[in-house]
Amino acid sequence: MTSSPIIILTGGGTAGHVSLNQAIIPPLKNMGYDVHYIGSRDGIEKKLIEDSFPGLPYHEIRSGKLRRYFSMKNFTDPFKVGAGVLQAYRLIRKLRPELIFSKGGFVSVPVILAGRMAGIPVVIHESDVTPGLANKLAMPFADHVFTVFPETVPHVKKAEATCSGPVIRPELFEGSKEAGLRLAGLSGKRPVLLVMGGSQGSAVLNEAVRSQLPALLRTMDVIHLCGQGHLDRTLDGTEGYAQFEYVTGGLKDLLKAADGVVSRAGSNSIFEFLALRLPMLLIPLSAEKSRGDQILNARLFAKAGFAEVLEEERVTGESFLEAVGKLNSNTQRMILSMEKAEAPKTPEEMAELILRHSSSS
Ligand SMILES: CC(=O)N[C@H]1[C@@H](OP(=O)(O)OP(=O)(O)OC[C@H]2O[C@@H](n3ccc(=O)[nH]c3=O)[C@H](O)[C@@H]2O)O[C@H](CO)[C@@H](O)[C@@H]1O
Repeated sequence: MTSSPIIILTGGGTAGHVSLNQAIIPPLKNMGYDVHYIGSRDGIEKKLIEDSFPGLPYHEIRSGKLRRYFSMKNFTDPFKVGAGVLQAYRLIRKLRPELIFSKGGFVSVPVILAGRMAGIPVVIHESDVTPGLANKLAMPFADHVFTVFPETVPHVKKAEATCSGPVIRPELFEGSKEAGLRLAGLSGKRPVLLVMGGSQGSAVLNEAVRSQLPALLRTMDVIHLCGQGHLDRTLDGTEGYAQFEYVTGGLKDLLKAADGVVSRAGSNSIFEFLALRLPMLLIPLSAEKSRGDQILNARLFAKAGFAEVLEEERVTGESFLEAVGKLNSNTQRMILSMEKAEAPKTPEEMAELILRHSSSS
């Protein structure tokens, strides 16, 4: 009996480092591949993969965070990375996959190093304009890097790179406005603003929305995705306002019910809004709290006419309301610009692109 060829997927830490993996699992399986996932024990990737693909082999490895700043953990985490490399190496030698595909995040670093040591082709996908630290460290060990933005290709050193563009989870195109309004308990008689702070929520967005809620609710309804542990129970029962920590299955319906979004500028979210033609006000994570990747993502979207941008440092109650007003008045112009954008690749097309690098091709 011949067994199916194996592909290993890895990536985690935030939802954005898992979403493309989720999208390509069904086409890979349809093409006859056995898909295995290597992730961490407590990362968001474990829940996302196990919930959406019950029974898919999920292998836990140890992983340490690699930081650009001082922390006592900087002394212990390299050992965890080392242990993760050994675990991943043993697994890879046992499974003999045709390819390892990484969506980034710290858990992917030991997998890529081990893959390289075992002589397995490695392909990486980078979502942001400038590569994240984990991908940056891993890129020299990759056979190929796919990017979402064409501007990223020159940032890729010591590996071949091409721009594939984004891939959107297909179910996001199947939303129902009625189901979204029902889920949020809204009437649908007023425009709906969706506020989304990335996969972990955003304190800045939460504060801005909640402090300006009475003003916002004068003209619109608000759906607020505030992140795990950030519900404000004192707002329960507020007419026209619905809050959720993190939504999985119902997200497509909430997106369909929305007329505009206020969001962080994580790459996956903004390309989802673009594909769904949702006008957006982006409040990117500041350069103080990150490497500034979201600022570059947001600037490119503003330049293309898809988004209004409000820098985090400039957020006050007044500037926030003013920016939401601008979003409302520029909705039609943004939709026109978005209609000219190139259609994203389907998961099937992306899976085929990735497989060109497998050991059997
Ligand atoms: C704080 C941080 O490090 N952010 C980074 C992280 O973003 P992060 O993963 O937070 O954000 P992204 O926008 O890339 O992805 C969020 C994903 O979560 C989904 N979602 C969100 C809320 C919800 O309730 N339900 C749900 O399913 C969205 O549809 C989207 O697919 O990775 C991105 C991609 O590398 C980077 O651009 C971001 O800078």
